[in-house]
Amino acid sequence: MSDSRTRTDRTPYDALLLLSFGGPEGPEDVVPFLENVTRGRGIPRERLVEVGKHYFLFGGVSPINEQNRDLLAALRKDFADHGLDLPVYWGNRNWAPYLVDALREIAADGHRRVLVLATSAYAGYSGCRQYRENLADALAVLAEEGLPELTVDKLRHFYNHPGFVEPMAEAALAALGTLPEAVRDTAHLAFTTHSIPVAMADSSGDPADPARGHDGGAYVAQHLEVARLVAAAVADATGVADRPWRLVYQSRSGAPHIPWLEPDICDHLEELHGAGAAAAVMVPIGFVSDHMEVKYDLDTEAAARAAELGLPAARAATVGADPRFAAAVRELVLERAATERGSRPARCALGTLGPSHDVCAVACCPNPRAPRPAAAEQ
Ligand SMILES: CC1=C(CCC(=O)O)c2cc3nc(cc4[nH]c(cc5[nH]c(cc1n2)c(C)c5CCC(=O)O)c(CCC(=O)O)c4C)C(CCC(=O)O)=C3C
Ligand SMILES: [Fe+2]
Repeated sequence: MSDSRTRTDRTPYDALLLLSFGGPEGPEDVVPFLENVTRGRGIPRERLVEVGKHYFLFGGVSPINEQNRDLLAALRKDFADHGLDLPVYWGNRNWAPYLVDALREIAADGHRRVLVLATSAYAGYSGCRQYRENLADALAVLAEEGLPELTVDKLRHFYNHPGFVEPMAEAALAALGTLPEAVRDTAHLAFTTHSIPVAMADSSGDPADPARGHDGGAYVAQHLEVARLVAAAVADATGVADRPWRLVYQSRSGAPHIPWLEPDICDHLEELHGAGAAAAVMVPIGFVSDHMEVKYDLDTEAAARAAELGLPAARAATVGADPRFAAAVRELVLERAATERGSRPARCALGTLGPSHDVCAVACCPNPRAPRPAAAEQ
């Protein structure tokens, strides 16, 4: 088989589904969206009222859907430019366009074997199994409706893929460049991600995964790996070898007596200021694109805290629809297709943890409440 053919052979897959979280697109969407997200989650009412305010501050519009439309366009363009003939669909877990409608459309278009790109780069219940549970639920709806059966596989976690890490490193450098020149070489890097319950972090990943063995499970290990990779790239580009950095958290919810990952970004900024730090760059490595967590928790709340403290601070852009990320998705699609055909393609990954598994084990990223059916597992 010729080289160019292998580089466009997506057999056995018929379609790619971009699967995301979803977000409201106007004030009237906010409350029903939050109800969708938090059904059965035991999130305190005060927290929901508070989070609703974040959305209303931005006219009830989350940036996430626009970002996904851009990513969809970037994927279609990249596939077309590289001769990869694979239709791309989009569906969300919590808001329109809904996952179940996307699967109905895929089935109606005659596709049967679907690869899924979830817009979540890391292991963990929220970023992995929850997407697969929602896939199982949606597939069950199709089955009830007597629609043709779809087989669904999920792409491996891409946190350590160069197409994800390199745009992040470049964004961190660009953010550093917006700081006053006098503090650029001494600015700290604050890598931020979504806080999750400590118990959920500890059980994240496959029990057989080397990353799971780390303190904090695969979720923390994978974020530390990305933080290290980005910090090293920034050191290379700036010639500042000993720039301090730390992995910190944001967007905590849940009851106060349940331990979640800490420190919070705002507490961290205070600590940096107290310790005499000159400046900080917040790098939202936990978010694939701009979400409300980025717009509110970082650009609004954390930025205000930094201003109060008089600490110069900047926020790095998210990867979003960067063409390198779109190209990485194409590589991941072709890699997985080749694997399914029985070959052993190169599996690109930076750092030391290695490429993530293709198929989740049954014990991977367990549901913290009760086991439920999940798609795309062994
Ligand atoms: C790890 C993680 C990611 C990253 C992986 C991924 O991307 O999936 C993520 C993404 C997102 N989370 C989002 C929104 C929300 N998450 C909530 C609640 C929670 N998130 C959690 C974790 C995560 N969340 C957890 C452990 C909870 C507690 C309840 C539960 O166990 O589920 C709540 C309830 C209110 C609150 O408490 O904040 C909301 C509104 C949006 C959309 C934003 C927008 O509209 O732009 C996105 C992309
Ligand atoms: Fe969340």
